[in-house]
Amino acid sequence: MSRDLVIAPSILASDFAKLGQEVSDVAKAGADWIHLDVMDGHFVPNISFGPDVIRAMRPHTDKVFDVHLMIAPCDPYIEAFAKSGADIITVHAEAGPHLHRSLMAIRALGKKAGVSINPATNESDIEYILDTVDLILVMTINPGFGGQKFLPSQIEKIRRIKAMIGDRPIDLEVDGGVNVETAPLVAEAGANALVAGSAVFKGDGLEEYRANIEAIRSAARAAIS
Ligand SMILES: O=C(CO)[C@H](O)[C@H](O)COP(=O)(O)O
Repeated sequence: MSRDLVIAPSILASDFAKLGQEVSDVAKAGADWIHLDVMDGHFVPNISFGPDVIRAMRPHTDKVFDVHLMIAPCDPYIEAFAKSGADIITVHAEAGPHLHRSLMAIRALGKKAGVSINPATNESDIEYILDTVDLILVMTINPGFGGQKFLPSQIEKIRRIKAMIGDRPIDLEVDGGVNVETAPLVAEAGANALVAGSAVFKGDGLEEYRANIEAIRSAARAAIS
């Protein structure tokens, strides 16, 4: 089954001094989902924001909030993120300690459950939880910072995960260094949800965001049409 193409701008690359305006602008500019990168300074070497900041962003759009937890442990915080307005909550397979339990906890709270894997992680690590996920997020950079260079080594992994998914209703998302040059590569390999931070938020304001989103979407579409 082929899933709809989704462009999910990462708020990490926005101007944090005007977060509400940035969320609203990028939503009006054509974003399908809003990607929210949560970092703890422990699982990844950077700290971003937590559930209170997501709650503050929530009234600024009704788009899907796609929350990517780069935190360990994650279980103690899942409920807080669910209550903050998340629609999808993604945890890392590497965060542990019990991935299946974390995914079931997300679903029990009525949210879509996602699993993410780092560039060094083999897709076999998620083979046995495929029936408990709604989204798989393949990192095409080492998580922690925006603006890094896309790792082409991950393209083959995306292709293998797409085959593993088969007919299951699972979105296959890619995050890290996605732009007009790399979007066609990941779309052709089977990804349908593309996270882009610096490639969307370059420029200043709604009209430039709209052009950036449209350029990424057209480049991806051209590769799969
Ligand atoms: O998860 C992330 C960092 O860990 C970001 O979502 C990612 O880096 C997006 O930024 P860019 O498109 O600039 O690479």
